[in-house]
Amino acid sequence: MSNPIYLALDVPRLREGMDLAQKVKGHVGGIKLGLEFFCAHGAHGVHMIGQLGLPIFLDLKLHDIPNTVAGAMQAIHMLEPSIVTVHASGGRAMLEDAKAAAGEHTRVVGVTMLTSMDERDLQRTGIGGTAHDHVMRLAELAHDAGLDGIVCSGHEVKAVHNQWKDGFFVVPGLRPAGGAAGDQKRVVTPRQARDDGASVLVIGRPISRAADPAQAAREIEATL
Ligand SMILES: O=C(O)c1cc(=O)[nH]c(=O)n1[C@@H]1O[C@H](COP(=O)(O)O)[C@@H](O)[C@H]1O
Repeated sequence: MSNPIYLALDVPRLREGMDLAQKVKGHVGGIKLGLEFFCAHGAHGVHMIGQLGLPIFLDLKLHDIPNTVAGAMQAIHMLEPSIVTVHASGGRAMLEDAKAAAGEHTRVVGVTMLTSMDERDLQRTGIGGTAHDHVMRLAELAHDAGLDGIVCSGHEVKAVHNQWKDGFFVVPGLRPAGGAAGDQKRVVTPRQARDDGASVLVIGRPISRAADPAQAAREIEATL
């Protein structure tokens, strides 16, 4: 079984990102490059990290009208990402067009409810009901639009997995037992998420801010 851990490389400097990725390379299955990295280093940065030989997860969380999102998906073809994110709440047409415009080997996954939000935050955006219901609704939309899977917290992954057996599930908001949650509000342990059906475990600060990132990644891997 391949290593499901993707390191979230949320660092401002390319050199620092390269060093970190190099250190943990043997203990993760891929590298996630998000908005912070992509805004700072663009395609050049993605190429540089790609040289390490690990799959690249381009977490751009695209959310716009269908034509614009499809254009963005086409523009990143040449980066050959293994996974790309779009916001599931962008609607069915946007999701369908995103998937149609993606490269053949790119999984397109829909972000449902950010792990940094709880139900109070959700209500303030005008959406009533529970986190569970909201995630299940968006998962169904993503499925019907032909996406490969979704991004959700470890609180919902089991229920989504039960409904969508062959879906691809990305779970962030992970903390080893006793780890500081920081800005994350819906957290579980990496092991819990794995047991509940996560395909990919996104882990950032518990590895990147550890005194010894390789050791931290190794320890997390050993719990799986
Ligand atoms: O799409 C994501 O990867 C994502 C979705 C979500 O709901 N929550 C979430 O934290 N993420 C990303 O997962 C990573 C989590 O980082 P840490 O909290 O440092 O482990 C960050 O890069 C976030 O951008």
